[in-house]
Amino acid sequence: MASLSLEGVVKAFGEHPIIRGVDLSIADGEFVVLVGPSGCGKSTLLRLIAGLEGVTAGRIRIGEHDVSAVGPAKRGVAMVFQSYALYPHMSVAKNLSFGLENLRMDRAEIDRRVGEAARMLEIEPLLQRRPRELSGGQRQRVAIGRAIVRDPSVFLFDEPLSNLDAALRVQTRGEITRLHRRLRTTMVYVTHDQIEAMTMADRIAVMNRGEVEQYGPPLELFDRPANLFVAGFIGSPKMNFFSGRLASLTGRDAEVHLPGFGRMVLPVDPSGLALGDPVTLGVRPSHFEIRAAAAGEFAVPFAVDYAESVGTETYVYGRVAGHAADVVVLVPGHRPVDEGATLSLAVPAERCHLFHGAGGRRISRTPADG
Ligand SMILES: Nc1ncnc2c1ncn2[C@@H]1O[C@H](COP(=O)(O)OP(=O)(O)OP(=O)(O)O)[C@@H](O)[C@H]1O
Repeated sequence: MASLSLEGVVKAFGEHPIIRGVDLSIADGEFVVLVGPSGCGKSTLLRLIAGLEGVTAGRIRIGEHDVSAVGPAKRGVAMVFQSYALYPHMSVAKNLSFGLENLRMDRAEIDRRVGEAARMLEIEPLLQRRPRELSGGQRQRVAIGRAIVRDPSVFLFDEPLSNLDAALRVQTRGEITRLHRRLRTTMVYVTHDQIEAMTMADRIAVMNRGEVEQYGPPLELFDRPANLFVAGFIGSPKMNFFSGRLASLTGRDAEVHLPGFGRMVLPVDPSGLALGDPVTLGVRPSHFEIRAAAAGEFAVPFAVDYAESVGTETYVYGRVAGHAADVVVLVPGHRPVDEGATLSLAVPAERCHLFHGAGGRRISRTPADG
């Protein structure tokens, strides 16, 4: 068990910086999820932590030790890959024990570790099989088992569930969470999957173009995204955005003009704001309601294109005049709507996120901002 810290980590391949100055501090026993669009550098960051790539600049510490120049075998980390990376010609038992035998570990200790990992992952009946005789889910357990037997101080997971079907993904997700509760080992987990990130993480790091845009607990990212990028990335379906202008500023209250919306005054952090600045309003699909506005709410006319019901909830797609992008509203239950009708959308002030239109930083203030 150990904490993990990245300080000013840079990685360039040739002339191209892929990781551009990442600082991350991960507490001992914490489960941190890295998310971000394809190509933003998640796997590269994981490989730097594992020691499979060397840093171009900066420092990586595990516990008290600077491991930036330490080889992968000596870092005390174990990595689980999407592709499982099992040895096809070896039995499951041998796949589990092979790494330890290479370390010349005592046989009794190897058997003890393999037995314990097999019990924990419920793969004891599979120990004599070859990988090709296993299902995808079973292979992934063996890959996780191979990491466990090494008793690492940090576990690294690179999209471990992406080759599994939906039901097995949910099951294995729960198993990894239970494993973390049981072992309390520091874990860093890369995924594309919003639900994995939101449900498994103690903290999520949202990456974009080799940098960390925001690092915090899942609900903090959801409720108070630091900028437009995080607001658009976290949450599914995506947050709706509307462009407008800052019309007036009275103390810490901003009046914004957005086509279609009536008079809108929102609490903001006024530092660095100027009248006429472009602003972007963000509203999550589930925070709009299809009805007239009540006191303390804002309303906007919404021209419905079509609706899709998935039984438990209905996605209603349409447009707000004066805004180019489609708007999506998520309502609970099965709710028939008239396609082609114009309805009223209501949103309470505290569900409105305001961002600067240039640069995208969050400017709205919530009670939690003080
Ligand atoms: N060995 C390498 N040499 C040159 N470029 C590389 C190398 N490894 C990765 N890259 C580049 O670094 C960038 C980040 O890749 P990386 O695999 O870390 O992204 P990612 O966020 O994990 O993406 P994905 O979600 O698609 O797996 C990509 O543009 C990739 O082409």
